[in-house]
Amino acid sequence: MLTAQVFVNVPVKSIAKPYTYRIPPELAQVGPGWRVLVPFGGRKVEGFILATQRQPAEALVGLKLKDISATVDEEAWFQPVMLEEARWMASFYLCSLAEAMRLFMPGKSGLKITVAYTAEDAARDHVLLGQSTYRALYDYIAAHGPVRRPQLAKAFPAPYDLTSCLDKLCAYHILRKEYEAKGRDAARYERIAVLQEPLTAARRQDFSRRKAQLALWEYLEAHGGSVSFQALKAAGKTTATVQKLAAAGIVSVQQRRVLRDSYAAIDSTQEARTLTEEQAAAVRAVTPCIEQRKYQGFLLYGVTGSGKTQVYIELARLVRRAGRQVIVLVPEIALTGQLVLAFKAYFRQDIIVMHSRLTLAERNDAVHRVRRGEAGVIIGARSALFTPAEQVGLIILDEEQDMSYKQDESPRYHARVVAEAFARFQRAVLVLGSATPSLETYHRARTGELTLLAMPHRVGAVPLPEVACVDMRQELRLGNRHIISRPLEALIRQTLAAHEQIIIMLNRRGYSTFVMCRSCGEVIKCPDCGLPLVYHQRRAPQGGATRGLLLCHHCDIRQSVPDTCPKCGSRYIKYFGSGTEKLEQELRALVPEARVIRMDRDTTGAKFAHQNILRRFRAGEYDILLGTQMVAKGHDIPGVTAVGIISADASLNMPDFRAAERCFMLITQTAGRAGRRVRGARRGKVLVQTYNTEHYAVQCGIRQDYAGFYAQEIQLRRALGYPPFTRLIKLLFQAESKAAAREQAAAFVAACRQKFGAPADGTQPRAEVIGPAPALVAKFRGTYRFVLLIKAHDLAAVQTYLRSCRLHLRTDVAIDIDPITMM
Ligand SMILES: Nc1ncnc2c1ncn2[C@@H]1O[C@H](COP(=O)(O)OP(=O)(O)OP(=O)(O)O)[C@@H](O)[C@H]1O
Ligand SMILES: [Zn+2]
Repeated sequence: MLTAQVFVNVPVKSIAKPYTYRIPPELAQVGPGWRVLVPFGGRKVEGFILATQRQPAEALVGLKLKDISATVDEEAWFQPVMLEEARWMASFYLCSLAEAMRLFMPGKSGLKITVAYTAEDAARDHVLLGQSTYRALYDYIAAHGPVRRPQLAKAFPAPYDLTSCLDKLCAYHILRKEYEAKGRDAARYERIAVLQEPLTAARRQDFSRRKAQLALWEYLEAHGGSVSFQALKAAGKTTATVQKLAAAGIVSVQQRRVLRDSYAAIDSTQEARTLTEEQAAAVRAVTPCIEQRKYQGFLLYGVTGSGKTQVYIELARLVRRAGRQVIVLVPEIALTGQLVLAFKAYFRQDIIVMHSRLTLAERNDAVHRVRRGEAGVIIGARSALFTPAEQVGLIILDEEQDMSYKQDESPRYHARVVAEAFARFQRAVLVLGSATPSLETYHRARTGELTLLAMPHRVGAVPLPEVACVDMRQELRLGNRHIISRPLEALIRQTLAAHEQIIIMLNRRGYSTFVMCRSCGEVIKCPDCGLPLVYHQRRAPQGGATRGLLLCHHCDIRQSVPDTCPKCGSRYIKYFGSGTEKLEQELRALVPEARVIRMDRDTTGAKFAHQNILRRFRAGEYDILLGTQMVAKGHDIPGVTAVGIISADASLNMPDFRAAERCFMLITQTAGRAGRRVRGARRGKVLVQTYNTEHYAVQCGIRQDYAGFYAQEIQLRRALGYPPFTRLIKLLFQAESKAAAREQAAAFVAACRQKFGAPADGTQPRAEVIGPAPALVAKFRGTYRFVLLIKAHDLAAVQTYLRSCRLHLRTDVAIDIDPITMM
């Protein structure tokens, strides 16, 4: 008898193990990697088959195995390499295998399961049906065939106790509950005419009097033998003619799945270009690894505007020519329209773009295009890593330092780490690209774990911009309390006068960053998470003033603005700190003639909002683009000659060892948008407003001196034992009382120190533990949260230890390997 080990797709940690099911004879085709429907705890749920086994019937006696109910797809969803990858994810990130496998499915669960009730005919005369309440329900269901719950709820409204009546009738087998699983992907089909017989001279003779049919036959011959009805109609062929040829057996009418490609309409062209010497050298270095089909990791370290995209494209072409697939990861797909366009110019329809705003159906269609071999270049944000592609030859991470490569819910994976693991499984080449590589990556390139490919010059020998800084303490002394300093104001005016464009970055959205009572000092905070609420000023649709609202940037709670202090009742409520809304207002007042557009999370809610803003700015419809770090990401806009960076150093005050790195990168990346096409002796101009003019992150940022920054930062990291010299693991303990949360965390700290504390032989401990400390969000919706941080010299040893403590099965503990925030 055939049995299967099935992992059920249910988000509960305690059932994180496979269950055995019987494979009924009619489903004998299933094997490892198939998605199936199985009965589980009185319901039907989706499951994944891990393995199948043939066992003698005697061995199963008394086990009461249930049958697999149905299959979900026509083939295995998980190829063997994907199962391997999922297993690796689960073991590395200490999540359940189901959690890891869910990542590989568009929409997490491909299934929508509905319940319908049917009346058992044989139970027509059951004694229970003597009662009129039951009788009415039974008769209704008998008359209407399988009936779904919502329809019953309408027919039998309260006070009728539908739930208990249904339960009872089902328990006595008078009604039958049926589960219906539907793929959520709502596949669309079209009719096509497929030619069955070649058009010979003799046949042409036969049809000489049937002109329309002959014309259709010729048309089909000329168009590859299969054409959709829609296309035939457009070509003036009627359905009646098709039917006649079908009746004669010359064509067959078939259904074909229509795969929506939301990027099909986007087209771009590109004249052939010659690579710069630096680009060509980079391509040459990678080529042998692609040919040999072996894993190797590269860091493409190219300054802003050095043409990294073109290197990606050349490498991707090599891989596609070898018949393998390419995954290109970008931090935020909405902000990377230009990269997509550049790829489109070379790969046309051979691309799928995985976009968070695609509908599930569009996503499924995209995946099918890859599976059918219709597309082999997959572009998307971190989740694109999990696209079911079996022959990946190249994985590229553009802007590899970007924080959005980290997923902040379980499994808390980092796309850079996963990409490397997958590249090894698939024997693919890994290319990490950046102008400001993460310290971890650059360090690995220095030690030879990654091969360094450097492109120190901009394309066309355009110089890097000239960056200066404005000391905001000095501005304050001079009596300027505005967000915009006088030098920046001058730069704005200069740029406008030259009919050029400027980008201004302020990395805080909203109007005022916090609201405080001046009488008692109370800061208004989010009731759920305790973080200060941010004041947003919403403009009324027809102009005129509206009262804004208070918003929590952590959990999106909205509140109206109080008239008086919630604590002391005072009316002296004041707004502090400036966000992009206020900056926009100030800019409009300062240079009313300028055309200003803002890009932050509040102006980009609609489907293609980012693209539209960038397109219009690029087309010269605006003079000033202002916004959060969104305006800093990789944009290549010819008209931009100047950039203003407002309080780049805000992040320096964060209690986080990466604060300096973030500050440096933000300055360098934002500055890198300026003067990418200037000619002659000109250079782009950048002004950085700061309160920390002497800080090395600011100083190196101003010089765009990555090497200098790295040299200083790496010393600190070494001295303090932070990455890249250790790997971090953050554990978050949650409990309903503060004492319990702290105690749980403290007990674990003690256990950890016991295990890893100073070894007797005086060697370096394999791990150090810091904490516990209250989390940044110390209390969230009634649960208290404490964090502890493990600095691991031996990551695998710590992972093994956590597993042996069964920490990964606890729902009150969140495990974060390689966290990007410390609190
Ligand atoms: N070989 C080439 N010949 C001519 N133009 C090129 C060539 N390679 C790239 N370019 C152009 O140079 C510009 C900069 O390239 P790209 O945007 O890829 O830079 P980048 O290295 O990704 O920079 P950033 O790190 O700022 O995103 C683009 O406009 C691109 O079209
Ligand atoms: Zn909140």
